[in-house]
Amino acid sequence: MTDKLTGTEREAVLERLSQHGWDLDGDRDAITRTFKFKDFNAAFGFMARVALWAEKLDHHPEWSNVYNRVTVTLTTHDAGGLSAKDVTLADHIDALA
Ligand SMILES: C[C@H](O)[C@H](O)[C@H]1CNC2=NC(N)=NC(=O)C2=N1
Repeated sequence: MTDKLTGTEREAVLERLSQHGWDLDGDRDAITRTFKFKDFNAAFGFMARVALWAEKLDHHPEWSNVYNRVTVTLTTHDAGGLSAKDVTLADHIDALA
């Protein structure tokens, strides 16, 4: 079982990740970021690389793709909100983009 971030951890994480374009997803305890690529091929290549990391981490994004755009939302379903796993995956995703 994965624990949700505490209030202070959450504040610090949101502050740091917001500098890379991550935002809270409305009223949900989730973060979201939209990535834009040159074309569909580049977007899908990114998704394939993220998918391999997600499997490795056993932590999976909610996402959607329209042509060259990929919107990624991260939250921990088992915890009912943000956990350290979302932060780890967000950092990997930023490095892959
Ligand atoms: C059984 C498996 O480990 C769990 O269902 C994992 C898989 N991937 C997951 N991904 C996300 N985003 N949240 C989870 O709670 C989660 N749980």
